[in-house]
Amino acid sequence: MSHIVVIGAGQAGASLVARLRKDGFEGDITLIGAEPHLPYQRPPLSKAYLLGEMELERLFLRPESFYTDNNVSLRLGQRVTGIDPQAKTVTVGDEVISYDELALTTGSDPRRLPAAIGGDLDGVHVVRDLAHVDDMGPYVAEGARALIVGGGYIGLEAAAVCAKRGVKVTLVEMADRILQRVAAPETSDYFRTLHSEYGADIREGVGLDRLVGDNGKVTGAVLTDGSQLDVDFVVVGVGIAPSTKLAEMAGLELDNGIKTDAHGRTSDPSIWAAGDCASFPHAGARIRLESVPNAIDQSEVVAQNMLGAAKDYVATPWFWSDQYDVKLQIAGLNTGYDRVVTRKGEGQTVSFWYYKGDRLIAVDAMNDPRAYMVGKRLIEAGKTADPVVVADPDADLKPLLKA
Ligand SMILES: Cc1cc2nc3c(=O)[nH]c(=O)nc-3n(C[C@H](O)[C@H](O)[C@H](O)COP(=O)(O)OP(=O)(O)OC[C@H]3O[C@@H](n4cnc5c(N)ncnc54)[C@H](O)[C@@H]3O)c2cc1C
Repeated sequence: MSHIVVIGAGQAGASLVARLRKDGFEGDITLIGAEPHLPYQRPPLSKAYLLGEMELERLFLRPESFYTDNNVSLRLGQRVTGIDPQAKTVTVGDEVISYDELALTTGSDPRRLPAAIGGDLDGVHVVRDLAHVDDMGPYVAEGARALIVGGGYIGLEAAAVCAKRGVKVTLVEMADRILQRVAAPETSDYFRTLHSEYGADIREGVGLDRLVGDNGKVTGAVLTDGSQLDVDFVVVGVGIAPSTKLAEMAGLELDNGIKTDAHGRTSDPSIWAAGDCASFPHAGARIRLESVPNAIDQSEVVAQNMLGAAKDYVATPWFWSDQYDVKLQIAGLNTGYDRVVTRKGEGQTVSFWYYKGDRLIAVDAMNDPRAYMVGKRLIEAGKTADPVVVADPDADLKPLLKA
């Protein structure tokens, strides 16, 4: 194997090339990214960076010297427009680059509002890339009025930053409750209360009907319940779609993302995929995860498999979100839970433990790193936790690990 090409210079792509070199790969590596920046971490984009509390340089995953020192040819600001799996080439502008093995780490694209309802007006923002947040930054000013569309993590984190900066925030969520797709009602209740305490107006069961503009700039919104708002800017947090266009054009199999086997190999034996764009087998089903831990762990397994390891990727999902002074940490996936046990600590500290039958499957911990850590280790070890111990705030959780 002499030349590995990686398309997508984000979290997964950067981790993949680093792992290839760490494991001794001595051939050529080309990492191609459409954005002009060094590979960077996205989580701060809706947190410290948007708040203005983080320097640009601190977003970068590694300094430029890392790529030079490791002999990685980094091609930034260049978009791959085609893959020819038969010829084993990719096209960048007028150039055709040959590969022996190819990895797709193309991430995902934010869903946007249709132009027909004002989605193309100035002042309407999505939060995915550094450029999006740099565009939005000047709008986040004291006294401005923001409409946030979508009560998932991105919308809620943006709402928290805006409220903290003195923006008057209205957030609409079309579903019955915020975080409906990812969390139990207990967690939704917790965050609804938190946001309300900071003055954000959270409206659930209400969607956006249309935006209103003046001279190409957004000035207002009409909601599905008929109410009208004056707004200075809009943040759209209505989810993402895996970036599968290249894979689809190349004839690779798709299934809610680029379909891979447990090793991360796509339907073409020389093409691999990892990160937000890849769907993979997990516990008898097929899932796709949108998180930093997944992007890192999966791409590292793919790197090892590109070098012949034949290792299954076994995901142990975890995630975090920061809103105001609360850190939410999530271990496991709560899909199919039938019982939630609450463990209440001091002040804002609380954790929700999700069970399926007797089995512990997930934990949502708010400002409670110990509950998160114990829950994560139990889930990883396939152990459960006695609900009586969990519910008792005075009971030490650590002995559960030895049970
Ligand atoms: C605002 C925000 C906050 C987040 N917060 C958290 C959090 O708190 N915790 C957490 O775990 N996760 C969080 N996430 C999710 C996490 O950042 C993603 O899951 C992770 O970045 C996925 O990594 P990836 O490499 O798959 O994709 P990305 O990091 O998106 O990288 C993909 C790259 O591929 C490039 N690309 C795509 N197509 C092409 C092409 N044809 N040619 C060249 N380049 C191409 C894209 O431009 C992009 O730079 C957050 C995401 C966002 C946007």
